[in-house]
Amino acid sequence: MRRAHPVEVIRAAEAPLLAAAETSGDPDVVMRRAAAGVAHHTAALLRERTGGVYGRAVELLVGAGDNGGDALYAGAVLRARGCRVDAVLLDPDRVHSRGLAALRRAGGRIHRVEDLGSRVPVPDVAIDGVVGLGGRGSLRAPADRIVTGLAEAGVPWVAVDLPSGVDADTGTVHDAHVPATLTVTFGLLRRAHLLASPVCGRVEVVDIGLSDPPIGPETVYAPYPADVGRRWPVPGPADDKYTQGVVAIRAGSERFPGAAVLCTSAAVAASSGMVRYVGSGADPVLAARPEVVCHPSVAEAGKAQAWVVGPGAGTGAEAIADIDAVLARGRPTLLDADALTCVASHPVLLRSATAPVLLTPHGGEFDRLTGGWDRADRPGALRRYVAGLRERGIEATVLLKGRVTLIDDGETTYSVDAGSSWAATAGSGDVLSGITGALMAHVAAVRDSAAPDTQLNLARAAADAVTLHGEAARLAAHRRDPRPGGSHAGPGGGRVANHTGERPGADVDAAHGGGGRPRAEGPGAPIGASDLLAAVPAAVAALRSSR
Ligand SMILES: NC(=O)C1=CN([C@@H]2O[C@H](COP(=O)(O)OP(=O)(O)OC[C@H]3O[C@@H](n4cnc5c(N)ncnc54)[C@H](OP(=O)(O)O)[C@@H]3O)[C@@H](O)[C@H]2O)[C@@H](O)CC1
Ligand SMILES: Nc1ncnc2c1ncn2[C@@H]1O[C@H](COP(=O)(O)OP(=O)(O)O)[C@@H](O)[C@H]1O
Repeated sequence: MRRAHPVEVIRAAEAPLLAAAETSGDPDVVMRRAAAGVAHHTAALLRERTGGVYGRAVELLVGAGDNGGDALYAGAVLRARGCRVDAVLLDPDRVHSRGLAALRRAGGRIHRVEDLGSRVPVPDVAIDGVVGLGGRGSLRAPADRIVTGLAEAGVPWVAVDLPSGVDADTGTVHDAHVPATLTVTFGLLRRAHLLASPVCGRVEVVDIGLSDPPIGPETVYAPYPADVGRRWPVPGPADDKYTQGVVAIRAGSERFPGAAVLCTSAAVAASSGMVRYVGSGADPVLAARPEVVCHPSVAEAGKAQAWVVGPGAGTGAEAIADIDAVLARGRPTLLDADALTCVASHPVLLRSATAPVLLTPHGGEFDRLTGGWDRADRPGALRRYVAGLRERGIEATVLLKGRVTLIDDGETTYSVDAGSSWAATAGSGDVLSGITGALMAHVAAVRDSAAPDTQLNLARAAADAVTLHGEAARLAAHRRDPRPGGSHAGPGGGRVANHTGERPGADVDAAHGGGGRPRAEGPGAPIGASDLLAAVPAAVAALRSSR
């Protein structure tokens, strides 16, 4: 798991290093180490983009704190490597004076922001040293104007520590922010690196000599794709259709038969074992997936290790009675879509739950459940809601969907960036419910046979399912066969997210700073939920073969 920490923990981890630096008589020794890393990775980006480093133009946007000091020292190193370096000081009276002196000595040019007039020529790369850990709120004027101007001109931004305009702890991306192509941070990931990964670009962590900090309730986790691949259920020689976990799905209605097809088909595709179905959509479900076992009612459904209830299932009296009946069966249950609307209007429903529940709202459904939530603090709002449910005695885990999906069980927060936004398409949530339900059934079956008294790690299973879903969306969007219905990139196309969360060759979107990253897999194209569904087996194979 990747781990990311709150500012307080980072500052505490840095304190002994800074104290040692002060007593050594060289107070900037740690800062220069950090800056050397920024310069190294900026040079690598310049080489990628322009074929070299010598003679390239670098602009530094320098704020009033130590983040600006890092940028100035990095500028001095790049100047020594032959770059032309222009530093724009946003607050000349409070600039890091030793960093400024170092850049001056190296031959960098210094500009006061108010003297810029007709600005310096468009650089090959810009370094964001406006704010790091000490930043609050949106980028202020005139930094906002400079950042927008250069981003619109196609200049890639390297963020020092964090993109300015992004809150380090909540990951909130303010309207005016730096859309980074590359973020270079120091020692440890900050929470925003996982919570706001789409605006961080590639994240590089420079070793500055920090020790591992303690983990705590504010630590944010993100699974490595290779770990998801290793954990993905694979039938063994002694397995049969029951031992791997049976998932039962109550989905679809006269009005929304498609939800039943997408959800059950995704469950079939995501794992072996068996899928049961209850609802009015048995005919289309069987037409798509004859292996699904259909039942006339929840009561008449056979044994299942986990249940999914809600996608397209309706919100009437019958649907509500079925939610109650499913919860009363005492198996881990995923509640999605219409089931969430029912729970929002009848909160007492959750009292029937005698086993863990996983709620999977999108932002609007989360509004209904909470009566309105603080969008400036997504992880905080989620944690508070889960804590409220747990105080009511409900063993709940909540998955809040989006480009970056958050999962919280009251103790642990997982953050999973889909890596691209192609999954933002109708019905893709139904596919996610099917994948997640199948995985829940598997982990419940394993738990029941190996250690029945232990708790299920539903949050981790959900994070794994979301990782697979994102991978399937990516493969579907980058399918190589251009014919309608043509084959998807198979396992051989399975280059998945690396340790930084960057997707090599993934399509460039605006959130990544529009910077023309490599397009090894082609430019990508819109997908429907059934395309995503069709790519699930290739995504499992890709995750299983990733390193
Ligand atoms: N400690 C260490 O070991 C190491 C630390 N390192 C580096 O230090 C960084 C932390 O430095 P820091 O504490 O000086 O804070 P920093 O992020 O520069 O911001 C403070 C200034 O920003 C200003 N400001 C705030 N919001 C703003 C906004 N929206 N827009 C504009 N301005 C805004 C605020 O001004 P004020 O609000 O007071 O007007 C204040 O003056 C850290 O991220 C890392 O890069 C590395 O060298 C490695 C070793
Ligand atoms: N901008 C985005 N980028 C990537 N994935 C997204 C984005 N927006 C939504 N998603 C994902 O798409 C799915 C949509 O789910 P949902 O809103 O329930 O759709 P539906 O009800 O139509 O099935 C979720 O898995 C969500 O995380």
